[in-house]
Amino acid sequence: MMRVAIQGATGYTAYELIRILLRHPEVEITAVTSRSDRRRLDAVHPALAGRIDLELEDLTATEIAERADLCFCCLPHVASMESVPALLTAGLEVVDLSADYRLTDPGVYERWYGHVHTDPTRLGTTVYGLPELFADQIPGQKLIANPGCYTSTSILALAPLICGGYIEPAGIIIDAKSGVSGAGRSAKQNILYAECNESISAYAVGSHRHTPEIEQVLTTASGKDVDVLFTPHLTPMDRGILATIYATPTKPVTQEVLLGAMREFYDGKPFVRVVEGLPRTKDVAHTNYCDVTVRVVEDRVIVLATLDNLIKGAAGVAVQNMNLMRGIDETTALIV
Ligand SMILES: NC(=O)C1=CN([C@@H]2O[C@H](COP(=O)(O)OP(=O)(O)OC[C@H]3O[C@@H](n4cnc5c(N)ncnc54)[C@H](OP(=O)(O)O)[C@@H]3O)[C@@H](O)[C@H]2O)C=CC1
Ligand SMILES: CC(=O)N[C@@H](CCC(=O)OP(=O)(O)O)C(=O)O
Repeated sequence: MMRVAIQGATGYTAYELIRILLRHPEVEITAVTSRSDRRRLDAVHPALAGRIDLELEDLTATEIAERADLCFCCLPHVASMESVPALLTAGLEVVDLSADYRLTDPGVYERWYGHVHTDPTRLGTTVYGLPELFADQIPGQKLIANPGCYTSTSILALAPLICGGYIEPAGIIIDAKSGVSGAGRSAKQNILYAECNESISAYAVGSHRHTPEIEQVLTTASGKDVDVLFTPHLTPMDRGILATIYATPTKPVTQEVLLGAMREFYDGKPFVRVVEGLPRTKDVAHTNYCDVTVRVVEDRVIVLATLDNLIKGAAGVAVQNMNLMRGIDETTALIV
């Protein structure tokens, strides 16, 4: 059995991770951490009652390494880069769910996150854990940068068409909508019920930090200089992301050709479903699937994709990454 610890276990992604890991046949959860909460885990996440017998602790990296082989780091960015180096030094394998190791350039990180990166030598060498693009680089890695939720949705939608040369890599417009759990569990005014219920609004227009992540990963995957305009929206749902993406075809093309290109690209990739109908968040909720499709409308290509921000956008892909790191079938514990 692989012994697994979870840092930031009081949060949303940690809760989803625990639910998935409890059905993983090769994993035992041995430690769950919180900075200040000392309750039983099932007091913080009542749905876990009767399923796990652990208390929250504030553990050093060395203490975690005495109990676990691998640690999922479910902390906010900045907190994560303060923790990950010590976890690695203590000998743990790490899947980091934050954004701290996703970008390759410390200057880009500083510009978009407003913080100097304190572990810059790991940027550019850490594998970006989007298995549909980089599965061959994940086995045996000690640290994986788990992708962002909007980012995964957008990249999985666009990669087949950009890599295949069907759409222009520049001037792509991504209109994306997220459920409120995407903002995490800590209190913030914009996610109070009375602020966001029965309302939909854009935020971080022109400045959302997933913009450079989407551009970087698609540029790496395609070898083309990808440039996107990305606008996120907060929607009154618990969970789910829908991205509607507008692009210009490189030459006249039909929907059938594009659907065929997507199917070929995702052949053998168990968690991306190229669908005929229009994707709905409801159809992927609580699953590790990302549903994608495409339409040709007049002289534009419209790509649509959806996933569950907490599962394929965070905890599900984190387990997919752990499976691949360890040579376990990537679908283990993830088909529900
Ligand atoms: N929510 C989502 O849909 C997605 C989230 N992510 C990323 O995953 C990570 C976890 O997200 P999520 O679970 O939603 O976040 P939450 O806010 O729900 O939980 C994060 C946990 O980290 C701990 N924490 C908070 N601040 C600090 C700090 N400064 N130092 C140390 N620990 C801290 C808290 O636990 P305590 O106070 O008990 O110590 C908190 O419960 C984030 O980096 C997020 O950006 C990625 C993709 C999707
Ligand atoms: C609705 C909502 O607030 N969503 C979050 C999603 C970010 C996220 O979780 O991704 P990272 O891991 O890159 O931080 C946001 O826009 O900041």
